[in-house]
Amino acid sequence: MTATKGLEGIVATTSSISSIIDGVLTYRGINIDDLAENATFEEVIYLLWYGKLPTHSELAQLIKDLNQYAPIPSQIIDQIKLYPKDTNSMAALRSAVSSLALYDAEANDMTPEANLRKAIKLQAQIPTIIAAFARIREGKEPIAPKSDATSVAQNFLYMLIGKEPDKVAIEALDKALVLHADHELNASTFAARVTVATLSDIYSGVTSAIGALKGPLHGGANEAVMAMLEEVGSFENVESYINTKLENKEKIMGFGHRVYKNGDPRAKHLQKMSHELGKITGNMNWYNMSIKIEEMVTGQKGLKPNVDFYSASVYTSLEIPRDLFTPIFAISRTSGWTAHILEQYENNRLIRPRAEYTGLSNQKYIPIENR
Ligand SMILES: CC(=O)SCCNC(=O)CCNC(=O)[C@H](O)C(C)(C)COP(=O)(O)OP(=O)(O)OC[C@H]1O[C@@H](n2cnc3c(N)ncnc32)[C@H](O)[C@@H]1OP(=O)(O)O
Ligand SMILES: O=C([O-])CC(=O)C(=O)O
Repeated sequence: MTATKGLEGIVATTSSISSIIDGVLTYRGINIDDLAENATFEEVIYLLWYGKLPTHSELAQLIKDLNQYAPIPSQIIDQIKLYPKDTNSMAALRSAVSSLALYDAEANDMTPEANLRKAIKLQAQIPTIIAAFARIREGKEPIAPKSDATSVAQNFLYMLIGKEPDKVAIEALDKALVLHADHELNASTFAARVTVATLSDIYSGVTSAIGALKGPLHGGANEAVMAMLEEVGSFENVESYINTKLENKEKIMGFGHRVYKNGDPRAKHLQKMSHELGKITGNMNWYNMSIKIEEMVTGQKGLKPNVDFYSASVYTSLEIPRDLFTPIFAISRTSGWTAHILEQYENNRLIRPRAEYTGLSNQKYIPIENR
C-alpha cells in the first residue's frame, strides 16, 4: 500500500455535477465561459441542484424560496452578538452555520425532500449570516433581508451596506458567484462529501466544507492575495517584493492549482472584471499591480493565476472588506457543496480510504513508572 501525497490524481468518486477535462470547466456539461457570460447565479444554483437550466417559472419559484428562507433565527443573531469583535469571519460563519441546525426542526430528517429544502435554506441563510456578522462587529444592527429580492447578490449587498446597491455592483458580484459555484472534487467539497457519507446531516456537511474552505491553500487565498497587494502598496514596489518572495521560495497567493497546469479558465473573467471595475472606480492601482505580479510569477515560475487572484481586486473595487472575501466564496460554493451532498446521499457509500503506515512496529507497552 503506497500513499499518494495529497491524493493527487486519485479519482475518488463519480459525479455528474461539474467537470474539469483538459483544462475546461463545465457545470452540468455547460462551459464556464458560456455561464459566466450568460447565466445568473440563481440559474446556476438550479442547474447544479436539478441538472438542468430552469424555466421562467422554475427560476421565479427558486428566487421566491430563497427570499422566504433568507431570514435567520433570532437566536443566531443573538449568538453572533456574543462573538468577540475580532472573530475570524470564516470561524464566525462556521459556528453560525453549525448552529442553524439547532433551530431547524428537520435538521436530521434524511428524506430527499427535507434535504433539498435544507439546501435551499442554507443557500438563503448563509448570506444573511455573513452580512449580520459584518454589521454586528461594527456595532450596527443587522438588516433583515428583502422579501422581494431579485437575486442573492442584490440581497447580500443590501444587507451589508444598508441601502439599495448599485447595478454595477450587483452584476459584478453575481458573475463572481457564478464563477465560484462549483469545482469538481476540490478540498471543501470533498470534506462535505466525506462528512455526509457517514449519513450525517447536511448542516454537518456544509460546516465541514466551510472549515476546509477557510485555509489559505484553498478559499482563504483570496484574502491572502489582497493582504499581499496591500503589503506591496504600490506598482513600483511589485518587482522587488515578488523577487524577494520567489528568491526565498515563498508561495505567491492566488497562483498555481492542483488540477489546472495551463491556467484557470475562471481567472480571465475575473481579470476582465477587475479591469472594468478599476476603470469605473477610477482606481487602477490594484489591477495594475496584479497584472505586473502575474507577468513576473508566470514569467519566472510558469505559474498562472487561479480563481482567487483577481477576485481580490474585484471585491476590493466593490468596497467589500477583505475578510469577507472567503465568506463570499462560501455563499457561492454553498450551491456546489449542497449539490454534491445531495448527489452523495443519492448513491451513498461510506468514504474510508486507507493510510500507508510509516510508524514504529513491534513496540511493547512500558508501565508508566518505567518510562
Ligand atoms: C479556490 C482554490 O482553492 S484555488 C487555490 C488557491 N490557493 C492558492 O492560491 C495558494 C497558492 N498556491 C498553492 O499553494 C498551490 O499552488 C496549490 C495549493 C493551489 C496547489 O498545490 P499542489 O498541487 O499541492 O502544488 P504544490 O504546492 O506541491 O506545488 C508544486 C510546486 O509549485 C510551487 N508552487 C505552487 N504554487 C505556488 C505559488 N503559488 N507560488 C510559488 N510557488 C508555487 C511549489 O512550491 C512546488 O515547487 P517545488 O516542486 O519546487 O517544491
Ligand atoms: O479545485 C480546487 O482544488 C480548488 C479550486 O479551484 C476551487 O475549489 O474552486
